[in-house]
Amino acid sequence: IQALQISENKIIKTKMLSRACFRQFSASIRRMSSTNIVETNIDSGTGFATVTLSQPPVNSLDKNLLTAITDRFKKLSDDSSVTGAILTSKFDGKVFSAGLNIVDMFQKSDDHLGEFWGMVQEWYLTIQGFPKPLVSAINGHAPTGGCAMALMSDYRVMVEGKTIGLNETLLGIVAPFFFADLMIAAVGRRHAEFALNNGYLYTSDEALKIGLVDEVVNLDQVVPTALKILTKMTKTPQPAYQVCKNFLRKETMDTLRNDRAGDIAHFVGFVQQPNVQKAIGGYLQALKQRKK
Ligand SMILES: CCCCCC/C=C\CC(=O)SCCNC(=O)CCNC(=O)[C@H](O)C(C)(C)COP(=O)(O)OP(=O)(O)OC[C@H]1O[C@@H](n2cnc3c(N)ncnc32)[C@H](O)[C@@H]1OP(=O)(O)O
Repeated sequence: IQALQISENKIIKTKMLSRACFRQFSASIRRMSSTNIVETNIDSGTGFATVTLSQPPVNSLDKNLLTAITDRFKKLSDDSSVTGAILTSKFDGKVFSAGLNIVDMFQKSDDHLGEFWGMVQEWYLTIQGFPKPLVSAINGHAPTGGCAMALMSDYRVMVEGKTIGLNETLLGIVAPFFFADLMIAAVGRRHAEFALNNGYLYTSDEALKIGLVDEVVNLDQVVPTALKILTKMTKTPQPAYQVCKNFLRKETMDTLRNDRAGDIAHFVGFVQQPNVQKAIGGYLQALKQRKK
């Protein structure tokens, strides 16, 4: 009986302690004024921002989500209290991001396509140019643009049993040069050529083997593992980190910056080809009918 009373007291004390810890913890979490499709919490103790993509059903990157993510990362860049960030998805265990919104590329005017691609460029330039340590907590599938977004971070922790890759060719389209360069930087030219030419979607374990992701863990461990590595990365002297990251990434970003209009014209011309439209339409239909 005495032993039971002691352990009961311990449980009560532990509960009181964990409530106090929770109060302390929640007091240190600042929620940024966010759109509800990109939730952002900042831990004022560590300065870590957690950016959670929350656009149902699959975080497909339409104009709204591209703009919201871009705006968010620009603010985090400028906020001196933010030391680093984690990028993840609300739909954990399901999808990180389904990539660019295919509907935005099907039967649209040149103006619509041009504006859409300008937003894709800005999204890439902003995340790829994010000067602070950024870790992707890939808690679900990450095809095409979802994979590209993960590749823009500095470290990738992926949940087991999902898929990731730049599989654009399967849709009858081709990844832009700045997506291809992200893949080459992560896995080298040989694997990148195979991956892109064949539109190969890797399982988490295959992705780990070629270096497309850095760690594969179970779902519960995705965010904690990302936080652990972010803690290590933010201990590197940050001026040096930023200068190094910028100089390693600058060349491809400059190529795009120097001819954004040409890149937009290339995208519009490519996507408007009748055979490409036919392929995109067929893919969209197959996607919709997959579950019927
Ligand atoms: C010079 C030329 C340059 C061209 C450059 C183009 C660059 C990048 C291209 C892209 O990023 S294209 C995006 C391609 N994305 C994909 O192929 C992924 C497709 N989606 C899936 O495989 C699956 O949805 C999923 C991500 C594995 C999730 O599967 P789940 O079973 O959970 O969900 P679904 O039922 O399949 O989907 C729900 C709902 O969302 C619609 N949807 C899915 N992905 C997209 C998308 N990328 N864009 C628009 N809509 C999408 C899907 O059709 C379902 O719709 P409903 O049937 O519910 O209406």
